Amino acid sequence: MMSPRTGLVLAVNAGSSSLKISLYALRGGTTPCLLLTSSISSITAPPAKFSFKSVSTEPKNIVSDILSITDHASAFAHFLHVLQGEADIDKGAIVNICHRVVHGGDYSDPVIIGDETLHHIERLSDLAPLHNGAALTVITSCISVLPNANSIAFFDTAFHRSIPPHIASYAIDQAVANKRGLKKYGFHGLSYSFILRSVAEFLDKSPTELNLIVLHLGSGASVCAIKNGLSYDTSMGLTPLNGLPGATRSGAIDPSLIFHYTNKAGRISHDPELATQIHVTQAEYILNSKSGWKSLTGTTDFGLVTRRAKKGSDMDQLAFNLFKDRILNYLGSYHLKLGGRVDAVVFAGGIGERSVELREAVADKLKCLGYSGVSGDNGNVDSKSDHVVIDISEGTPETKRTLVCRTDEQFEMVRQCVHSDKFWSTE
Ligand SMILES: Nc1ncnc2c1ncn2[C@@H]1O[C@H](COP(=O)(O)OP(=O)(O)O)[C@@H](O)[C@H]1O
Ligand SMILES: CC(=O)OP(=O)(O)O
Ligand SMILES: [Mg+2]
Repeated sequence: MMSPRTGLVLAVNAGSSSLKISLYALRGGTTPCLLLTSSISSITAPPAKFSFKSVSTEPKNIVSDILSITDHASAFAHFLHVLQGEADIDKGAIVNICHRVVHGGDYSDPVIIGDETLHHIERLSDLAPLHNGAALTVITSCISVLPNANSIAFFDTAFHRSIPPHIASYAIDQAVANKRGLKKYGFHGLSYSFILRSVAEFLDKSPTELNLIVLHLGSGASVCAIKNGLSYDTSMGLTPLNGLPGATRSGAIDPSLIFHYTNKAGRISHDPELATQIHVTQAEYILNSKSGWKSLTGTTDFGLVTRRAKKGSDMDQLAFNLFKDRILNYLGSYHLKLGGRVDAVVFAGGIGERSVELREAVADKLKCLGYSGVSGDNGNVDSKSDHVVIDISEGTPETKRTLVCRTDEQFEMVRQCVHSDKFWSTE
């Protein structure tokens, strides 16, 4: 018999430049009830923007710029401070804390964090320099401030364990590759998992019947080809640097480029743009933190890039068109890999969910593959804030639909937590 699910569950998502937090209550059943959400964005481009929204009996909505937030640890401390002052929440009732950990190596399931997992996540920090170190600072703070709650790691990489070896392997010496774990791991897996389930519900199909191409476009951006409900290929690789460009990341480049960009590529240094103290090579620093549309346009805000591009700014047009071009590379190749049998192309993430212009530009190019282009609903996504999935296809195509999904990595962790007996006491 399933043990009862009672108590509060906190979900913490340390993104490269943001911290997103949700608090849920479980009252014996398996349906989590949302109590509040909080987000801190622009952590690496101060002032950080803090928002706190409680949806319980006394709704509260706080939005402010906070200068004292300089990293993920101070962002989390600020959240706890506001939680204490503004919400009638007993922190002692938090039984589980779900942490998004971007790089989990070969872990395939979520795990309660003890010393061994902590060291494992730490060792993998080199392979996700913008992420694992930041998540670790929040995890250690939770272990010390909320010692009675389980801290559980949910890995972005787990969803991609199904990618076949001929796609996950690189064409390099396999003795070295196996010894050092050099292969494609893929990321944004919690988001892809949420999207797969939500789209399956929306289309009234089993996830195992679905072939999707999903674009998760945020500060970090990736694409995933989902075949019969399983990840078949994705654009990020050994690290979240490969594939599409991002806010400060170059995405895929000719690997030799970096040695022509700088003659200090291998020199180890501290990345001053990072919120944590980890050391990386100059090559990693340049390609993770000094590239992307920030390097082209001076801003990490793709909304601003789009507005300025429309007014004719050359560099912003370059950034917009370059991003669209790289997205098309994956859309074309993933259609071939899926044998042309695609139920839907799905847009998600901060840019995918908000950029009317990028969706329209990409959907226009997809018409040659049998897509219908976007309808007027493409401009109405924001007004449908209570919809998780929105169909923006022109007409009502049977397949090859164009959808937008409001992804929620925090909810996905809580859902997985609720469905796993091992995180709930039998007493
Ligand atoms: N109206 C908009 N149009 C296009 N992009 C937007 C808009 N609003 C926000 N964004 C982009 O969304 C990004 C954040 O996406 P999100 O998925 O929340 O990021 P993270 O990768 O930090 O989780 C911002 O960096 C910004 O570029
Ligand atoms: C993996 C990754 O890039 O995550 P995020 O987009 O949250 O930074
Ligand atoms: Mg994110």
